[in-house]
Amino acid sequence: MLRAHVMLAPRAAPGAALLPRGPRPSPRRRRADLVPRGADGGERRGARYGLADLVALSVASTVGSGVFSLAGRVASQEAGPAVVLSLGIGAMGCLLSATAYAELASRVVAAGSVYAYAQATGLGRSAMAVAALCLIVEYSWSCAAVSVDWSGKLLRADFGLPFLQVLDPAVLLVLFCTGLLINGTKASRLFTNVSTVAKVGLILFLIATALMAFDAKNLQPFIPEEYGISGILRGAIDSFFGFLGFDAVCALALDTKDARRVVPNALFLGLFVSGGLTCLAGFALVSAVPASRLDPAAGFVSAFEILGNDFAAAVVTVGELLVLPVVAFGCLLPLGRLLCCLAEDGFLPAPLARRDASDEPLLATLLGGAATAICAGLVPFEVLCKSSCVGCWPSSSPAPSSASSCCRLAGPLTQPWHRCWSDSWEAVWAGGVGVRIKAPERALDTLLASRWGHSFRCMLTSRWGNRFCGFGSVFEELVSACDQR
Ligand SMILES: NC(=[NH2+])NCCC[C@H](N)C(=O)O
Repeated sequence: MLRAHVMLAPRAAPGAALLPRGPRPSPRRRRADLVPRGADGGERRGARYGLADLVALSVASTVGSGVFSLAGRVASQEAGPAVVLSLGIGAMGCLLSATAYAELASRVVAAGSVYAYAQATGLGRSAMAVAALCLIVEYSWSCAAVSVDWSGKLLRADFGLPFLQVLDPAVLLVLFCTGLLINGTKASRLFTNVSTVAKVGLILFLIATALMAFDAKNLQPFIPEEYGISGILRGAIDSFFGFLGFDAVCALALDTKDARRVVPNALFLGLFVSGGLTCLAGFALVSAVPASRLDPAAGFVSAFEILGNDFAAAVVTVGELLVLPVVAFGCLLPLGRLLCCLAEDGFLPAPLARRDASDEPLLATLLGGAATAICAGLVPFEVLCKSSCVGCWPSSSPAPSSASSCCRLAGPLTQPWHRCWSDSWEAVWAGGVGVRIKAPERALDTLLASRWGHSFRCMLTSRWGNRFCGFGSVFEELVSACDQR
């Protein structure tokens, strides 16, 4: 059966159909499918998700290593107590990108995130293909990276479970998440909501316990001389992974009631909660113990050990194991939907577009889960982490490009928060890319020999970078200027 997954509604001329310019719709997609399905956003399949579910999913898939690993590492190695500023800059970069996602989500009701936005706004088939490829790498490898990280923590905790000697816990976790997804919306929603409540509870506990040991002396000097401003910026780059995942809600647009209003709100609310919790946790951590004494690999656990609070250290150790799986789940959920969209458009074999009785993309989810489980079992953690960051670069660049193109095609900005910067929206989105661009670039340089890294960068920036990559360079200049001082 043919299924639409892109519906783009111009606000400037309500009711008028805006057809994409660039890409030719595949023969299996009817052109009529690209027009709005109705005044209230065109959602289908019973619209099972609401604002609270989407915010829970956003927090579930975003909050993780930022609190449990990165805050401690950045504080002890790169920024000292100014880790709060590093985390703030990382969060701000994602917030700026989120404004582009929100603008698109308010106009395009689609399941394929940036891939579908690039399609609906006519960026062209090659842009769509690269966006899809990068999203697949990002979702799949991030899921595998989180699972391998979780598996390491589980093995270190050594619960004496004999079957863990034979079966790789990382693979088991990916298979568990896949099983949940194919079980249907009810199970997935329950798992996400319960895990999110548990995760927020755990983080509030960490923050409160650490703040009880607050000592202003630990915050002096706030920016240690040996790290300086460049340390803060470096920390911002490294903490960027901690804020990824907020865009998972875009994949559920078709399953959401009143998606044009709810998805943009969920993007912002989710990012505010995740960013706020992560920055507050970073502050609580460095105010409780001197940053230089923190174990970069153990964050809060080492802080509580230094404070002699074994109970809190044990709560963090066990709590982390319970709340991290939902981060992996949050990566896998959009992956299945994206693969299904690609199959509907003829980029992947047609059977992958099939859905089960409850309208879940069963085969696509199974394929995504199986491929991710293999990666989790075979690819080393470092490579997974760095490659998943590489995947984000182009997927965050087409988002603002699509948003610009969307405004050019479909009239002025629609979101109230954009009015205050209506003359400079491109600069704002560009700023989002500028901050985000550095992490994957760094990863690229590590992964590839520098000459290849450079050519790859040039290729990417020549296609989409135009005005956006300028900000990346400004950020780069800033870091090296600080380095030289
Ligand atoms: N779509 C993604 N890249 N998801 C990965 C999210 C990782 C999450 N922010 C963490 O810190 O653990």
